[in-house]
Amino acid sequence: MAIDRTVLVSPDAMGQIDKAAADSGIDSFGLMRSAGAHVAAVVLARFPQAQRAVVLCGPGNNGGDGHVAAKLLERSGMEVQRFGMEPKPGGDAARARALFPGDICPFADWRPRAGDVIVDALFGAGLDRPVSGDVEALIERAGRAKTPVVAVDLPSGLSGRTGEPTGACFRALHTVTFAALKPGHLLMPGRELCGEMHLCDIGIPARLIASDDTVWRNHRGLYAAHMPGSAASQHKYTRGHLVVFSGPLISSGAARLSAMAGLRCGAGLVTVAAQPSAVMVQATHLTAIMQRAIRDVAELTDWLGDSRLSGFVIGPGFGDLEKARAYTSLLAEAGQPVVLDADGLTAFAGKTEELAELFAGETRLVLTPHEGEFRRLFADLADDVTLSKIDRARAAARAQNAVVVYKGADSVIAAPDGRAAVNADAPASLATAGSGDVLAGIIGGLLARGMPVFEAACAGVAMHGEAARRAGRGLTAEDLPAHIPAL
Ligand SMILES: NC(=O)C1=CN([C@@H]2O[C@H](COP(=O)(O)OP(=O)(O)OC[C@H]3O[C@@H](n4cnc5c(N)ncnc54)[C@H](O)[C@@H]3O)[C@@H](O)[C@H]2O)[C@H](O)CC1
Ligand SMILES: [K+]
Repeated sequence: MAIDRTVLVSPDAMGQIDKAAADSGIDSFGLMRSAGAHVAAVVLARFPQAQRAVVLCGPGNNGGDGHVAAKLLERSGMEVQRFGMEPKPGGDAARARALFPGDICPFADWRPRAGDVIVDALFGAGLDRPVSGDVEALIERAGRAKTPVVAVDLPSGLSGRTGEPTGACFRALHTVTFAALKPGHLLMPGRELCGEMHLCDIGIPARLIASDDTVWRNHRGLYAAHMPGSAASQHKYTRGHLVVFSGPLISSGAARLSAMAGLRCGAGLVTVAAQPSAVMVQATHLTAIMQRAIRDVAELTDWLGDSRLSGFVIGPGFGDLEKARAYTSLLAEAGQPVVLDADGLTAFAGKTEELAELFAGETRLVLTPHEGEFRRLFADLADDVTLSKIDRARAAARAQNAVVVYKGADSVIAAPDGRAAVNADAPASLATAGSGDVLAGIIGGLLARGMPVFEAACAGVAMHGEAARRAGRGLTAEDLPAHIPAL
């Protein structure tokens, strides 16, 4: 069976998987030999001109993989020199070391030469503190000499759980990992420090890899079965009616971006609910999208009696925070899904408990904070350096009974029940003004069509990235809706 590229396994869980593999009779030394062989193969394939392999070996099994790779590289005719320390006695790493006797030099002895390639087998899953001063000095020397680095499992210094360096950290051109990706391979800045990823099957059976705590890479399998059908026979009301709230005249464009994105997602009807000052400007811009003037709470209450309204986006360019809170409580009562973005999020800074109470019961709220908004709402989580971005998004989702889309180059989508996905392939061009408004509209459109909340958020984030890829370089947020892929 092919290796599953969509599961993310934490280093701790990987340790348990290794143990389960050993308990089921799989030879752990065989796994190490296979790991080392994959590392050697990547070095030979990617650096055919290299003259010397500088293999850095740590005290644990990561170092063991390094000894295996060192032996195979030497056998291939390459000059090999090892630096680092002897392995802890008694384990697989000591066994690997014994198969390839010879010197292991102190780090300080390495003099960079043209034609060197570093095999970084110092620390992998077992990293539990900042690297020592001599390793830090070596990392600096390698950086200055621009020596290419192939990392074994993880660049040493990088936490596989959080994607954050614990101190000094290698920057690899290639990272060779085994059995499953770890969160640190996709979360930033880890993803950049890993370079090109090579995920290798070393013989751990797939049945051992899934766990209750699985985090996924965002991919079609998470949502495809829930995408709304688009059969031509559908009456427009079964395709939903999305409402996007517009802010005042000056910031009315944000709502248009959301509304257009919602319409492109296939929502049957989209209405911009505009404050009176914005009605004229919206009227001159909107064609397929309808408009309704909503002056205040009373007018909104009236309108919400229409049970065909099936999803709401509030926040983009909205402005008035007090009004945003008041409207959001009415939307909560209406019982339909709501996307809270931008000013809608800021409106609940310091009032997250109030928000959680409004949306108790079945989950129907999506929060789409970027870094700054997340901090504004959840300062304690944002400041807790022991937590990964996944942990933070999950904790916020649980506390708010909402699906949280914690945006960034590594957007994390988390549900209150613990499901979580990391979206790792959105192009950098998405970091542009108004892009978040489009995302809120896409998710709103999918929700209005009846898609379940977590699945709509995962699909929305993926479609947003795909739209940006199709739009190509130099995109502006206005370009995105036209590229939203057909359902
Ligand atoms: N299924 C697999 O994925 C397999 C992975 N393999 C490799 O094994 C390592 C994990 O090995 P482990 O021994 O658990 O941990 P490490 O080698 O990463 O390091 C543990 C070792 O290092 C000490 N230590 C931790 N941090 C520091 C530090 N900053 N400074 C100094 N010392 C530190 C710690 O105390 C331990 O003594 C995995 O990454 C793969 O490469 C198997 O080979 C095959 C199966
Ligand atoms: K490493």
